[in-house]
Amino acid sequence: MVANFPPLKNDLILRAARGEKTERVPVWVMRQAGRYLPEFREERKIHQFFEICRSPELACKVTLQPITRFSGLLDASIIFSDILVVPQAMGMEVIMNPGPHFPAPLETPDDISRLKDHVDVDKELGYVFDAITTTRHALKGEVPLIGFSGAPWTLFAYMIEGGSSKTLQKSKSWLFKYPEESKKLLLRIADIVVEYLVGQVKAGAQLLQVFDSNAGDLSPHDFAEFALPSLIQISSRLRSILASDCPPLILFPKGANTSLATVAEKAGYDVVGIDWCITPTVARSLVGSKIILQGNMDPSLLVGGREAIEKNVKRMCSEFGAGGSKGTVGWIGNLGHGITPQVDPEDLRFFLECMQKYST
Ligand SMILES: Cc1c2[nH]c(c1CCC(=O)O)Cc1[nH]c(c(CCC(=O)O)c1C)Cc1[nH]c(c(CCC(=O)O)c1C)Cc1[nH]c(c(C)c1CCC(=O)O)C2
Repeated sequence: MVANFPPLKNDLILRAARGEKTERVPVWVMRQAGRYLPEFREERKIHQFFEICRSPELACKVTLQPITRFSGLLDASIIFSDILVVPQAMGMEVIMNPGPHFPAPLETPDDISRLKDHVDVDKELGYVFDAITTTRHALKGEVPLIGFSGAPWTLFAYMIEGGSSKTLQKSKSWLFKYPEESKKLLLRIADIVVEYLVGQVKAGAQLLQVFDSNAGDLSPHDFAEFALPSLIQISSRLRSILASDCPPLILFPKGANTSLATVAEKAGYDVVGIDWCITPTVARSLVGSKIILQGNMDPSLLVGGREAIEKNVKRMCSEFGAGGSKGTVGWIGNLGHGITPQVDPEDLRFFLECMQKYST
């Protein structure tokens, strides 16, 4: 472990993730460092997207932008990077123009031979570890730093589709036509994700989130058969390798709302992120009392005016059982997916202020 980090001043999210009662609900926002911030767009005028990811100084600068702007209103930072740095480390080319694009996606299992036999994670992704260490110092203990990775199924889908896709026809056809090769590749990706996340913890990450953004595109049956084993491999190996140094593990299986009971019972994560297509009450009934939930306001509400924001924060706080004399157990506030570029940062500030007001 890297020692000598500044002492932590706000540990709300760590306590909430451990299931402890907190005086208010901790809040952070997926993609909180991004294009809705004018100061981020300024950096992007001068630097390419992956150039920012690969420079520890630039990644640190951009990670801190929302923390500085919304000082006292955000309870965690998330390292600026992208889930697609893992396919890059495996030997695939990825460009951002403006969405992700793979010039040579995997077309058939024969193409797996184009991937590196052995990925030297420290060499290929050491820049992320450096960015985490730099940022952990620069945060001066204001809030904890979250590290992250894409989940194997979501990365697999990008590597085969060659970019974002509405139907995931190509990646699903792999699952159905080549189930054994698909499972093998999913576990191979999981092996790299484990090493990558261990490296992030050693570099200073205080929580880890696994983004399975494409989880909801699988039927519950296919989720259990293809995505779940790789998610279990990640959580179980992290817990055995890191032992008492293992930080809270967050899984965001976006849209997999019909698989939530399975996720809670089997996947092995402390916190499960939910999107806005399920109510907190139903989610809680599916995951039971031990799992911490994270989410889940519709990101589009941030372009829906302040009246709608306030109304929905109130409703969300009451459904998650936050505020008043009850104190708050079992919830980390967030949106149900990443913030979009169209949002006015002052409307995000209003959301964060409402969260503090109604969850206290
Ligand atoms: C699927 C996925 C990706 N990347 C990510 C996911 C999982 C979460 C999700 O589902 O949103 C994860 C991600 N991407 C980014 C972060 C940074 C940390 C944060 O603030 O949350 C994180 C955690 C920065 C980013 N990643 C990207 C941007 C915008 C690109 C730019 O600056 O030009 C940012 C700030 C690009 C990106 N990267 C990806 C897509 C589909 C896109 C284009 C999206 C769009 O056009 O809005 C892949």
